[in-house]
Amino acid sequence: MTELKTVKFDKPVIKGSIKVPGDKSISHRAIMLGSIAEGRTSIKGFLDGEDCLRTVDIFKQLGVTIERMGTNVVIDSPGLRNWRQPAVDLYAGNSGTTARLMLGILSASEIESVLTGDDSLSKRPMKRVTGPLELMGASIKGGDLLPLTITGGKLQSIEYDMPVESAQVKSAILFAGLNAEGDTTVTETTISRDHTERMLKQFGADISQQGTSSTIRGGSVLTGTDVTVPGDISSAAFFMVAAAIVEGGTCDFIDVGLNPTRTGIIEVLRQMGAQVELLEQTDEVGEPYGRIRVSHSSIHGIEIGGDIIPTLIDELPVIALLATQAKGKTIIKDAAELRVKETDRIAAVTTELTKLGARIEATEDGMIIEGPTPLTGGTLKSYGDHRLGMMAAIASLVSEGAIHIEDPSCIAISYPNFFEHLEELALTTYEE
Ligand SMILES: O=C(O)C1=C[C@@H](OP(=O)(O)O)[C@@H](O)[C@H](O)C1
Ligand SMILES: C=C(OP(=O)(O)O)C(=O)O
Repeated sequence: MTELKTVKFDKPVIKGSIKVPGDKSISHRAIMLGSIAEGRTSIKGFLDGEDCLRTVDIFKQLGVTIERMGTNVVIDSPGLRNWRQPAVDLYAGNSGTTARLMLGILSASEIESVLTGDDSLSKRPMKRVTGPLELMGASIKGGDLLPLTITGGKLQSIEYDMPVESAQVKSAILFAGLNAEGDTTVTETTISRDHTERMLKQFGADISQQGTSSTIRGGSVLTGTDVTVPGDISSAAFFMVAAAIVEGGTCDFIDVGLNPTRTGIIEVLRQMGAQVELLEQTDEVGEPYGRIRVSHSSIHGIEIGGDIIPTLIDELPVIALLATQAKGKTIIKDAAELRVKETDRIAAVTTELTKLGARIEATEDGMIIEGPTPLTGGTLKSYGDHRLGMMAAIASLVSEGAIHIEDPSCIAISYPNFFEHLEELALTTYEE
């Protein structure tokens, strides 16, 4: 039977402050680089969500020692050249980041392995990564979809112009380039999240950036270091939207990541008329982070497209919900990538919000939303997609009736304590 969670609030007020869990993208990369490097890496603020745990399990299979005490992680690695042959297939679960970045790492290792994933991940395109890796000389068998068999070996550098906007593709090539012969350059049309570049520098790699190009010199041996992971702005986005749409809402986000390649949600909230204040900022750990406050105010529709899309790609489901409460039309475009995420997020968001009475239409590369519309209650599917599950829960803050979320456990993929934070912030009776 499908698990169902009922969420209903009686006149909710969003008030308070939260520290969201660690950034998913940065947590994956910290485990990966700590395992590629020789020696000890200590991570603070690690996200113990399902996706990042899949990355941890894979490196344990490769003989890396990883001790986890909640959000503190200590890695002791013999370095990429001394990994051991895994006894089982390497399972990436639901995590696109794990699968795609591992393809780049394993291609340049001395390991032969089979990479697998769950049903959702086994439908997501891998050619975007295996294509450029094959140009570098990688041996990957199995076609466009998982499972794939990777025989690690010597790679040559390339200069690669990216045909898709994807930090996962860029990162896979940079990881392969780290262990290839010569200088590898990846060029994007719009800059996508740059956590890989920042962290490679922290671990001592020879990497430089010019415009939208990143160049890495092959052959550096990395040494372990300390990494602090800031809060995940993609997780905070759900409560940022909650604070913006609930009458009287105001919420502080403590130690949340503010890397400019990820802050599109702040720009969108401001453009729509919500109040977003930056209260503190620092970037002493290689990644900017700080404290921000989001408060309710009347909001209006806008057009969201072009260069801003990669900086808020995972926030678009909850931005669509935000737009249902904004006056006028919101157009989301240039976001066809949403169709190849954990589920087709354009189809799923449109179907689910329509069930609540939203006026929302799917386009090939986005959505058009007319607001404001009152939302009714209803039963919403998560499609096993954490972002859809959390969007449904946030909708309950403004819906007239209860929201029943089908298969809510997927939320633990990126935000294990999401419902505790929701309950804490809504300051009201919370029904299980
Ligand atoms: O590199 C990363 O950590 C990620 C990149 C994005 O995917 P794409 O590279 O497919 O755009 C994003 O949607 C994903 O949640 C995490
Ligand atoms: C798309 C996402 O992740 P991934 O690609 O790593 O599965 C996400 O977290 O929204």
